[in-house]
Amino acid sequence: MNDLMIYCQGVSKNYRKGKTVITPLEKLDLEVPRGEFLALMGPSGSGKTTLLNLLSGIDSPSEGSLVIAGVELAGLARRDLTKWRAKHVGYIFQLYHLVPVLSAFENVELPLLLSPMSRSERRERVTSVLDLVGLGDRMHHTPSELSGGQEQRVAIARALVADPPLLVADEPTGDLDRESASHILNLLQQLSKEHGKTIVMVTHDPRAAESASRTLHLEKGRLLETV
Ligand SMILES: Nc1ncnc2c1ncn2[C@@H]1O[C@H](COP(=O)(O)OP(=O)(O)OP(=O)(O)O)[C@@H](O)[C@H]1O
Repeated sequence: MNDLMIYCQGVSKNYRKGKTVITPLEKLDLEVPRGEFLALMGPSGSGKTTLLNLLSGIDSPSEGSLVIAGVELAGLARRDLTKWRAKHVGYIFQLYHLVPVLSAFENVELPLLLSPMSRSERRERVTSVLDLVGLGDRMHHTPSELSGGQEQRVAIARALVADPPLLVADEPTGDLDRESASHILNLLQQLSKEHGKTIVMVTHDPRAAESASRTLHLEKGRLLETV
């Protein structure tokens, strides 16, 4: 089990809306080895974002066992889950979610501001992840001075800066042209192959899924076999 980043057994998620119960995920089993780049596809409403939220500790399963990086998340209190998340997971959004008035450097620095780290160590970390995503020469630009692809690279640097072993990405290329998308996908591949990051990426684009090492399909809250 040590070589597994994600071990998910019988995981269900229910939401109650008045008398109705919605079950976006039902009895899901999933194993993801460390360093795998997994693509998750499926129609709208099939539970993809719900699954990413569970894997990243934003939400908790209603049932089942969810072990990530050796930690059982199902029983953790919300406060512990938040602490766990800060160390273990980087979240990449379709629309980047950068703070518009901050520079690329300051956006990437944000997750480190609460950690007990010296200013110089912080500066070194931020600079090195911005170099890694190829934006070493743009770190003083604000998001409006960057292209969409560059904004997404800043967002990836922000997700990486605390050095989490797991990256989850919700349609990271959904708002990009083909060339910028291909740069982002190459970068994600590099992060899994060369830096050992485990990546779970939701995508609607079969071309994007081809960059991953495995693709799974969600259908009404259930996982279908590997393609
Ligand atoms: N907080 C919530 N409360 C109630 N229902 C929810 C909640 N979050 C998600 N759902 C429901 O769960 C189902 C799955 O939603 P989810 O966002 O996971 O789908 P998705 O596959 O990511 O869809 P899309 O591709 O459109 O983003 C939907 O029917 C949605 O309405």
